[in-house]
Amino acid sequence: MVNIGIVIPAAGQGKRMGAGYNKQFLALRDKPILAHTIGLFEESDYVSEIVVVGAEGDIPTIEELVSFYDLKKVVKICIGGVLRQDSVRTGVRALSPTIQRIVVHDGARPLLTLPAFHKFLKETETNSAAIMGVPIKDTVKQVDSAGNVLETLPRDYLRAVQTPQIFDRGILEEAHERASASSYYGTDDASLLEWIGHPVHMVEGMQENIKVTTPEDLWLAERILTMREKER
Ligand SMILES: Nc1ccn([C@@H]2O[C@H](COP(=O)(O)OP(=O)(O)OP(=O)(O)O)[C@@H](O)[C@H]2O)c(=O)n1
Ligand SMILES: C[C@](O)(CO)[C@H](O)COP(=O)(O)O
Repeated sequence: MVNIGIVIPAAGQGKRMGAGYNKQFLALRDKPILAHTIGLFEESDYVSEIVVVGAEGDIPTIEELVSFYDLKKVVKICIGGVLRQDSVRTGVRALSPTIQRIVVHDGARPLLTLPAFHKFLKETETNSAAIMGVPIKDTVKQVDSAGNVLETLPRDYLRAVQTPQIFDRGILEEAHERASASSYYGTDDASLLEWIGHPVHMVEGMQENIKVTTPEDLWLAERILTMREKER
């Protein structure tokens, strides 16, 4: 299970955070969100290299962050695209040819833990494509464009999807290249495999593995770290 390559898409604008700059440079406790995210994979013995994808104007800041926190497994920092999918595609292409197993993880998900990541790797060892998801806590309804409720979806088989998502390199590359050629866009990488008809396995994720998207998420992330400190 060694020799895993990590792609970290971090080229978003963080519009919903409203910070006026890339939210991944905001401090979460002692260091920037992105330093937490990369640092987790840096510590894993299963990971041999990390590619970080950033917006063009953010590249110098990401370089500084990598150097300041001494993140030695970061082999490349690439310029991302307009959508997350474009950024991931660029990152996948940048991995060394020796990497045959790829994990994609959002730069904006800094609360994944090493035990949870290693459990995920173990549980998905035999799957060519696998993702993490958590049961939905609320009732979910489908509405039309006027806001009228069409139906209530059966919750038992719904999952809120997270990253990390893990793939054999060949199938991830094929899905990304075919989606790009057809201008097909999905909000995660697994959806591209679903689109080409490749099976994707789902395992239980962790509720704490939130994506820092809006200011309340940063508040929550701080409290989750406090809770973890108290539990130690
Ligand atoms: N063109 C893009 C868009 C998003 N991302 C990354 O994909 C992850 C998930 O995206 P999201 O949380 O939606 O971030 P933003 O796109 O920055 O958020 P917003 O939609 O509020 O601008 C983030 O780590 C983000 O930096 C990326 O690499 N390239
Ligand atoms: C990939 C993802 O984290 C799965 O939940 C998510 O879809 C990415 O965020 P976005 O807001 O859809 O870009």
